[in-house]
Amino acid sequence: MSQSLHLLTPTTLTFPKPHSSSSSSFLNPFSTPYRRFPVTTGFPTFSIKASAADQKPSVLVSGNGTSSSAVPSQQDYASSTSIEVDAVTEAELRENGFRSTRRTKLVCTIGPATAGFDQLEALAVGGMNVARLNMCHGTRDWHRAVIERVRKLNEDKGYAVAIMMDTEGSEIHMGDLGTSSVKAEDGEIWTFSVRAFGSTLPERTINVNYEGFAEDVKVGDELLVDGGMVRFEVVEKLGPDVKCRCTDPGLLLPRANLTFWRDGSLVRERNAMLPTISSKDWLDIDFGIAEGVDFIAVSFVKSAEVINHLKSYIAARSRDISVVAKIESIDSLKNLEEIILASDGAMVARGDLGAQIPLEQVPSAQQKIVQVCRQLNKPVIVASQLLESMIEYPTPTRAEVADVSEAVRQRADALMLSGESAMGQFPDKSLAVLRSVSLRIERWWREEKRHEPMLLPAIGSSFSDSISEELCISAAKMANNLEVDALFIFTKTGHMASLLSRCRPDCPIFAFTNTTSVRRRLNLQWGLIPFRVSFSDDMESNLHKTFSLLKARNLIKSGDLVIAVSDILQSIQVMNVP
Ligand SMILES: Nc1ncnc2c1ncn2[C@@H]1O[C@H](COP(=O)(O)OP(=O)(O)OP(=O)(O)O)[C@@H](O)[C@H]1O
Ligand SMILES: CC(=O)C(=O)O
Ligand SMILES: [K+]
Ligand SMILES: [Mg+2]
Repeated sequence: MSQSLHLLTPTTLTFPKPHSSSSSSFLNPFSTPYRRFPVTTGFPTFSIKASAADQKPSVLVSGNGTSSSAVPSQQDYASSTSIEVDAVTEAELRENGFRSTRRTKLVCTIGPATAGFDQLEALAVGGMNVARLNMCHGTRDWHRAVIERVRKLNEDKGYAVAIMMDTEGSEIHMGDLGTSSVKAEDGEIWTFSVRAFGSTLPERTINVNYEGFAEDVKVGDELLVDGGMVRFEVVEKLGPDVKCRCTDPGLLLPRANLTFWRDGSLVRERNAMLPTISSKDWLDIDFGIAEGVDFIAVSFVKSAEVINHLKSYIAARSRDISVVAKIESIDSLKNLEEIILASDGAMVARGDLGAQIPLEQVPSAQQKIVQVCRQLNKPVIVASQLLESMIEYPTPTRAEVADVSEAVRQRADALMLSGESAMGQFPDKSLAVLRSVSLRIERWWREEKRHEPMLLPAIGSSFSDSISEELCISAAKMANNLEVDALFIFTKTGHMASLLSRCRPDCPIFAFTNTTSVRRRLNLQWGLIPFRVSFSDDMESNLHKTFSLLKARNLIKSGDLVIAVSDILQSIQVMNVP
């Protein structure tokens, strides 16, 4: 079977004539600013199609990380006369035009400060793309209620907020405190115990979830709460109780993570044998599957095996849920590439990561994870302490703004709020800071062309995959050189949309897909503006239809220059909106 890239209809390799004043020179479009092209009524003006007629586009599912066995329900498909885009993006497009739309996506952890309907709506209005539920906290009923509110907001008000469930994982952590927080002062003696206490804990006592804790620690070990937010030294062991002296005072939060260190390195004894997905996590995962969450983030991933296992578990239940690997342990760094390859995305979980490796190594680990994800075409979220001071104060520190800027400059797909939105005093202001810093830094590197091109390795395993990659790389390059207004991608599985996003083009990417679940999942990816619309295999009619639907809503106008890419035909077309 031979396959080749060729021009669909070589005779139509024509370009709209330049304005009459310059009609004597029929210019090479690749060196001509697009503004010199007049509005044309007929399109396509130029098209490339890969001749892979014997390969169905569905081949593209492989490597896309989405479950190919999921069968969307009938009502999941868009009706033939409507186009769905989320209300916030629509307003943004109308007010500011294409170019100024935000490319970096925003994830907010939902907690007591933001679980109410109005608070969730304020976050949706503020640009939240994904709501994260941390199963370390709250009951399943509590999380279900949040999911229902988000769904209702999406349905009633036209938002497209996706839901990410984050597993608790089975690392060592403290139990509930009976209050929202408690202060440990310098020199105080606290008891860390594996005993089961009733509903009230004795004073200065902390429950530890890991049974082997009292056996594994030694007198002289250093005990770090939340990666060093509070520190203790082990002074005495009394059966199930471990007495510790506070050496670095601070606030203890319920279910905070615990690590212990000996002679300057992390102790990983039997807890290293704890399963990544605990039995409680499996129940939470069943809950997430039943509720139809869009993403499941797996805490403390150590190898690709657990990701593969979870993905088959989800696929066997015919669900379309993306699995995000949280990189927050030494093992996950060791096995980084295989873990990311197996996953549908990754999170740089700097909170726990900073408790497992020296803090000064976290920035380089972040850069590496972001880079590997980009190369392997998986969305990446940078998380934890981006705006930590905003839990208490209405403005960020300069250092926090610099940290957020760096993540945007690295062109991570998404930024995440943790305590800032879950239990802080200024969730909306925190989100507004992420939004404005993202917009400013994105504009800065577009204007200054500060970004260095990244070599994107071939990742596809089939010839059809390679065609898709090459088409996207070419389309993104053409889009930058021609300074087009937008890239349009028609995609059933979302795969081609993510390949375009991987190229991080200067213009926004309008991603048209025909299922709600794909549309919601595209919310996590850099630069994608997901729309749901029904389409056929006839690209001309798809384009006509989307142009007229978008024009009717004032989202595009005649004359806008667009490059359209499709995974249905594996084609590229360049045209002015008629
Ligand atoms: N559902 C919830 N109910 C109550 N409090 C919550 C909830 N979710 C988060 N919080 C509070 O917000 C803080 C930050 O939340 P977050 O989920 O980011 O914790 P984390 O410790 O950074 O994450 P992880 O446990 O996954 O490492 C938590 O320590 C907790 O106090
Ligand atoms: C988000 C998370 O799990 C962490 O930073 O540890
Ligand atoms: K978690
Ligand atoms: Mg963590």
